[in-house]
Amino acid sequence: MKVLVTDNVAQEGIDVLLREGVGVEVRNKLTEDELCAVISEFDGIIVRSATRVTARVMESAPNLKVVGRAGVGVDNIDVSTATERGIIVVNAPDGNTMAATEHTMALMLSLARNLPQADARLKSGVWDKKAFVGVELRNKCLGILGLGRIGSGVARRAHAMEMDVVAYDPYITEERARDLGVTLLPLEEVFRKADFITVHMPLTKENYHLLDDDAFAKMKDGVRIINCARGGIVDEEALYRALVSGKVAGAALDVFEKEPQTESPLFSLPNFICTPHLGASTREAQVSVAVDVAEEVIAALRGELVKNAVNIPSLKPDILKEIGPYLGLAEKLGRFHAQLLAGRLKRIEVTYSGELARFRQIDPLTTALVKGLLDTILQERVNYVNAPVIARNRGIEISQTRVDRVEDYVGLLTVKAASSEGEHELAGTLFRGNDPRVVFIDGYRVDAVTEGHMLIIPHIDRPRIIGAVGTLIGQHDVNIAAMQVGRKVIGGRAVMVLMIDSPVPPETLEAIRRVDGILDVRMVSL
Ligand SMILES: NC(=O)c1ccc[n+]([C@@H]2O[C@H](COP(=O)([O-])OP(=O)(O)OC[C@H]3O[C@@H](n4cnc5c(N)ncnc54)[C@H](O)[C@@H]3O)[C@@H](O)[C@H]2O)c1
Ligand SMILES: O=C(O)CC[C@@H](O)C(=O)O
Repeated sequence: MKVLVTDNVAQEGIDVLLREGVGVEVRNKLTEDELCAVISEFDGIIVRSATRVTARVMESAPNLKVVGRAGVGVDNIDVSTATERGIIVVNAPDGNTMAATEHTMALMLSLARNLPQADARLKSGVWDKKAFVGVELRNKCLGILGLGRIGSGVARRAHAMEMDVVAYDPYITEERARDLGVTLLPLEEVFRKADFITVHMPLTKENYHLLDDDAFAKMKDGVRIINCARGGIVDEEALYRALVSGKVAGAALDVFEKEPQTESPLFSLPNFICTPHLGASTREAQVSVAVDVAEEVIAALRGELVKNAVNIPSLKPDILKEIGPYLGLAEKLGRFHAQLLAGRLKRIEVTYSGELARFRQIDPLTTALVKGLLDTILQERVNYVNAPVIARNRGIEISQTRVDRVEDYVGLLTVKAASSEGEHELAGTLFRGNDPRVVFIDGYRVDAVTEGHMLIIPHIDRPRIIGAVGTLIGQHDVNIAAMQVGRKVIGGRAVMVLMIDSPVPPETLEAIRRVDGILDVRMVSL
């Protein structure tokens, strides 16, 4: 596995990759053309905000499986193309929250007290106190647009400065806002009330130029604006006009619509201050995002479920804790089915029983199962991102049912898969210590570990069958590690499960199939 790392990602993240045996190449400041020329060698890429991972880059990357963003915003990555191509996009959403929160406070205090301007004037040899009379934060109203991780952190700190905090965020609950001591208001009311307005939402099509001429007109005279989220949310031309007219008393931008930005009319204004996208630039944040994203990239490359995938349903830690132990079992049941079934797959019915029925989220388990199944039978790359899409495109129907009651097991995952040639049903559970087992094959009770090779042999329950199978396998020097027979009635249909230490050659499988009373034989490798 080889990962390309760009944009000065901290060494600690690179060390994580190297420790796990991943090949790493560091190439900073690549143009799109340069990136397209080299990307085909890599299985993964890790970027910050400077490198754009476009559709063109992905089209040049037949081996690319994961794009890692050492930070929050993924607006420099074409996420929809990544999804179509089965490329997982992961980010590191928590590592730089504190850095961006503190940077916002620094900008707000700098705006209130004219720190950068006073610093520059004094260094130019002028002791000027009159020009830099500021305002206090205490008793002022702070309007937060976007009350997520950073917005919440800013709210807590603003309370410590004795500010009154209101917010606009249509996607969070009143309870959450109340817990933070913040009053949720419609956008226009925030505009009307706030003395300081700080932006903390992602850039989307809907909020592009949210702060434009109209918005500034609705704000208090003398309002101060901070944007440490994304360029493009504030219309920079409208901001210029509002700063010149004095409607906006001051503004601080860490982010710009075009970056890097080195020439802007705003730079000539005395009431405008700025930083070059420094929100995440603390030592602590850079180590944290680099390590987090490296771990996520490794998980994605190994085909394991990642916590912070942007283009698959991301799992909150408490959900992951709940369903995590069953994810491996689900994927193994999918693989098992793929090797039992013959013909064109038509339908997958999944039943979640016992404790599984009470899990808050079961979709990721179904996705794991479908991934395991399709990955075994298809040439194309199947992962957690594209498994549901591939299944849908192939017309495979998938259904999920929850059943509260189950006998004998704490939780039972039952999967029926139907193809043009017939159907099979497998059920699995976790024994004590999260030990995954297959416990039913086509309704016959068995107890099979989900590792290694096994032969599944439906047969008629009568003498000399087990012996004949044992002899044929022994003749080919394959050792039988364990054997079980599941049957419902004496003399009826039964199923033999043989755990074997190595695969059985096709001719032996054929010989077993010819034994009188044997109905079929399938080799399953998990
Ligand atoms: N300047 C930097 O270096 C830097 C560092 C980290 C994060 N960021 C950026 O800061 C922003 C916030 O990051 P976060 O970690 O707090 O994200 P988050 O996802 O935790 O919070 C974003 C909040 O915005 C809200 N929101 C979304 N669309 C909205 C809309 N149209 N109107 C109002 N609210 C809306 C969401 O409900 C959510 O609560 C992101 O754009 C991120 O990229 C910048
Ligand atoms: O990597 C950076 O320096 C900025 C990251 C920041 O904008 C983010 O969205 O996480």
